[in-house]
Amino acid sequence: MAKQKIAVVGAGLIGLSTAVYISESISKCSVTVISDKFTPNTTSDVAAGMLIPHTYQGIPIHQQKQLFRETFDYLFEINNSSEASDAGINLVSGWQIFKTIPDEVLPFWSDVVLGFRSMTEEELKKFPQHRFGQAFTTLKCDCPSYLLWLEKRLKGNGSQVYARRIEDLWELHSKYDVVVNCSGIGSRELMGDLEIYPVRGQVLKVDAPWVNHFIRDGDGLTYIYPGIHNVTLGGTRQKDNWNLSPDPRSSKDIFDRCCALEPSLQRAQDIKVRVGLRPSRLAVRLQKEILVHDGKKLPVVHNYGHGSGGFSVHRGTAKEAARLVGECIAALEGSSLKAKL
Ligand SMILES: Cc1cc2nc3c(=O)[nH]c(=O)nc-3n(C[C@H](O)[C@H](O)[C@H](O)COP(=O)(O)OP(=O)(O)OC[C@H]3O[C@@H](n4cnc5c(N)ncnc54)[C@H](O)[C@@H]3O)c2cc1C
Ligand SMILES: O=C(O)CCC(=O)C(=O)O
Repeated sequence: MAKQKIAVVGAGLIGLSTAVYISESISKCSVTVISDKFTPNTTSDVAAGMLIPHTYQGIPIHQQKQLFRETFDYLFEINNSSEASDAGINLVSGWQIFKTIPDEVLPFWSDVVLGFRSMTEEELKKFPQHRFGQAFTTLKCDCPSYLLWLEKRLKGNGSQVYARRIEDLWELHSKYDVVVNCSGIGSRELMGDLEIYPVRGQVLKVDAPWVNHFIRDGDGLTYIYPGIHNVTLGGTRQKDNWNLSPDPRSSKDIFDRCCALEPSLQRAQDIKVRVGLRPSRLAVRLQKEILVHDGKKLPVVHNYGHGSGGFSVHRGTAKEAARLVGECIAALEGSSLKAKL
């Protein structure tokens, strides 16, 4: 039987990781990634790349935990291999601190990250404004390195990558058998999906190599995330704000908030401002849809709407999207067999 042709729309974290999963797990297909933007110009490049899950209100917790665990285990294996440096993956330890004791002292992901425990009184002395804290070790991606690594893996296994903007998924009908939609916030226009909205995030990427412990305020607004090449200082969470231009007042506010937690950051150098729009939704859209035009059909698998947590769950959602693609292929093969009989 001829190979089924799969088009993946989007070359951010979700598109590339889904394309990699499909190309490595489904032998009877060829994979092409089509996107209008590539690294270093995607939202995924702006992210801190920390594996700290955000809760999706529309997904049962046990499923979220499974998506996180699959992603953590996958990246942990890369971290423990000679690929770690090329892929831009490292382990990072640190603290999540709270001004008041949170409802959830033991978050659902506490037994997936490593060495999760409450902070000691001694550790908390560093943060006189905070009363409670959690210490743990997690993984962090250097986002542009990880995206390049995924792209290299794809090209290495014979997949194609093209630059093109798609106005309507139906454009792909004549050349491809199944389309996988990983267009992030672009799905608002591409699919007319009004359930997805931007949450604007501004961060600073600074040079401060002496900072090697992460600090996250439990309110999710202020964070210091040391990575391989720089330290990410955050942030902002501005719902329905589409503005991609840096705001100097936010930059100053972020810097001041981070210095209040880690005063040595006053000496940080080479401060770069980055802005991204988190593709937010109550739940990631992981779903099959059959588009129909003039009696012709095009199976589509959606994988978008990862909001603040794309890095934390991407491998798990790639696996589920690949499973749905497998179902589409089985249905196509079933119907072509029937037509021959
Ligand atoms: C400041 C900030 C910090 C973050 N930190 C973290 C973190 O520490 N941990 C974490 O887990 N998550 C984090 N995130 C969230 C994470 O970045 C996102 O969940 C993730 O990047 C979403 O990936 P994506 O591939 O869906 O989107 P994108 O990276 O936006 O990729 C979408 C792709 O689709 C393409 N596209 C869109 N429309 C079309 C079209 N019509 N035709 C062709 N191509 C199209 C785009 O060009 C792009 O290539 C952060 C986000 C921000 C903004
Ligand atoms: O929330 C965090 O701590 C990680 C950064 C992030 O996910 C974000 O800013 O969206």
